[in-house]
Amino acid sequence: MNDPVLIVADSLRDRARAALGSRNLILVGLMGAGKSSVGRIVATQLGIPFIDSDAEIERVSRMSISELFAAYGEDEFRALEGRVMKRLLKGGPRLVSTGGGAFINDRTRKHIKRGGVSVWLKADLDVLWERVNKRDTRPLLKTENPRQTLENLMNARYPIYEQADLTVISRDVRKEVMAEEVLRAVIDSRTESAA
Ligand SMILES: Nc1ncnc2c1ncn2[C@@H]1O[C@H](COP(=O)(O)OP(=O)(O)OP(=O)(O)O)[C@@H](O)[C@H]1O
Ligand SMILES: O=C(O)C1=C[C@@H](O)[C@@H](O)[C@H](O)C1
Ligand SMILES: [Mg+2]
Repeated sequence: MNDPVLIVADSLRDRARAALGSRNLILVGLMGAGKSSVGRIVATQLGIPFIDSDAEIERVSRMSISELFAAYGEDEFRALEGRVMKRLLKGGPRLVSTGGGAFINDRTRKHIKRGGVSVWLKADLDVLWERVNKRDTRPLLKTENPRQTLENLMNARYPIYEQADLTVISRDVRKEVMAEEVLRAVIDSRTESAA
């Protein structure tokens, strides 16, 4: 109870929650950046609902992301992703962790920009590769040289992720530390815009 670390964490949470108000908090970034795992922690800390857009797409379609890509192709997947995102961002506050390509699609990006505060979890190639190479659930990385594909995606997408409202560097520290940095970024953005 009297642990100073916990007292600081409480005040951080309260300040971030106040700074967010009724807006949604939306995490964007490449596969493996930590949107889903860090997002879940941030939502718990803020006491707001957590939604992962990939999981929501799988729930409504009753298909896995890989199955959707295989059956309908990427364009149809993006159209569905856009519709799901629009619906998720009506009302708030919610923490929405997006799929890696959501913010890249013009229409979906508009929904996100209108729908709340966007945070780019920015990671370097080694960090991302270390995390994504353990599972083969990501259809875009089913190529001959997935590490190169990931690098190509970084080059193409980083200028677009840059349009997010806030950027937090995702690196090899505990997920709780990353979550704390997201909270601090939300607080700082409010302080800056009020100044
Ligand atoms: N800070 C961290 N330290 C260690 N491992 C992490 C960290 N953040 C995420 N991970 C791990 O990296 C993997 C990918 O993380 P996560 O699924 O959260 O990424 P994502 O951004 O949601 O990716 P996608 O776009 O594919 O959904 C998971 O196994 C997760 O446990
Ligand atoms: O980066 C991407 O384009 C993707 C990332 C995943 O979250 C899924 O949304 C899907 O595999 C596409
Ligand atoms: Mg995810």
